[in-house]
Amino acid sequence: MKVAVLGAAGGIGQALALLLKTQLPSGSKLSLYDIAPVTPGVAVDLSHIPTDVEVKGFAGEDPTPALEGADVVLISAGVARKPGMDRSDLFNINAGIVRSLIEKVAVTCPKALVGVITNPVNTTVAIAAEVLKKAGVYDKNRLFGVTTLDVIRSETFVAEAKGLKPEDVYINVIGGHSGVTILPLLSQIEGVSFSDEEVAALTKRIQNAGTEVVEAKAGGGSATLSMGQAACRFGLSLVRGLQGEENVIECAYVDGGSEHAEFFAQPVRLGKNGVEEVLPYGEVSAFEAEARDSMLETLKGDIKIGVEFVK
Ligand SMILES: NC(=O)C1=CN([C@@H]2O[C@H](COP(=O)(O)OP(=O)(O)OC[C@H]3O[C@@H](n4cnc5c(N)ncnc54)[C@H](O)[C@@H]3O)[C@@H](O)[C@H]2O)C=CC1
Ligand SMILES: O=C([O-])CC(=O)C(=O)O
Repeated sequence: MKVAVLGAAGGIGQALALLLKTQLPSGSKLSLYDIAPVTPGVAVDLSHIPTDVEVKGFAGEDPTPALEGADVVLISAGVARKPGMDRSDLFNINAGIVRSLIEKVAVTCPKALVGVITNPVNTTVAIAAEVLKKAGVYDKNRLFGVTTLDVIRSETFVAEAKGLKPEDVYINVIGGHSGVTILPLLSQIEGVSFSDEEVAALTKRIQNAGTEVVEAKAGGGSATLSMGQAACRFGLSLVRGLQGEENVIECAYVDGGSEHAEFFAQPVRLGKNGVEEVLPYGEVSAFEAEARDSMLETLKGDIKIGVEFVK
């Protein structure tokens, strides 16, 4: 199993690479790429950790050597927010970065499962899909926007609010990955109940959690360590699916035939071909139905920007 991380010298990339070095199955290969010249050094550093995961690092303009033979590609290359910015403000720089990296994926490892972390995810995933379509290699089951950070934040905040163990909280987060498009389905969590005020406050906190970190880091970037953990969880789930494990389920932003939008985050069952089955997200409360319906214009607008960027 070969996993490539693009943007591997960055805040997310390095955290993710460390977690993958220690958690990928024995015999895996970890391939790190970033334009930053330090990247081969990051790989040497990680290579001193005693696990049976071979790490190689590549810098420079061409990601091809890192992508050769990759089964999974996780992309966190790009710029991060500073206070006062919205995720959509990252579009100008990150759209072109994602387009050029995906062009290389299309040629070098078109069958790889690709997880896009780079913001604005609602748009960069649409860009990736259009690039893959243009290259004639698009498979909707192999492309994912990584929204796992919204899931782990929801698990954490709900556990804190209700005195539960985080590992006992399972929650679907649907929609997209910015502001109102992030919708945690709090009504579905078993064994707990929330007042209307609690639902409103928790939903808002989860939707604004990225901004909470951006403001706390005060110009020093956005979430990197929690995102490294989230991307590791998602990447390992992709690997487990590829290895034939059954019942690997994660929420992700996919082209899953949703009635709501071309791309929509919802639970999917992962397997040897990526998405094996798009799962229904289940019953929602009146509050959630209203929040879902009112996010759709924003979400569809974000997707359209990505499609038009490539066309
Ligand atoms: N999906 C999600 O839930 C989240 C997404 N993000 C996004 O992830 C991205 C990365 O964030 P950080 O790691 O904090 O940023 P960072 O600035 O620490 O790292 C980004 C890395 O990308 C590299 N890079 C830039 N252009 C590249 C290219 N063409 N090819 C390869 N590497 C390139 C840079 O050299 C840098 O090392 C941002 O767009 C951020 O908004 C951040 C948190 C959560
Ligand atoms: O908020 C940001 O810019 C980074 C991000 O996507 C998150 O932390 O959820």
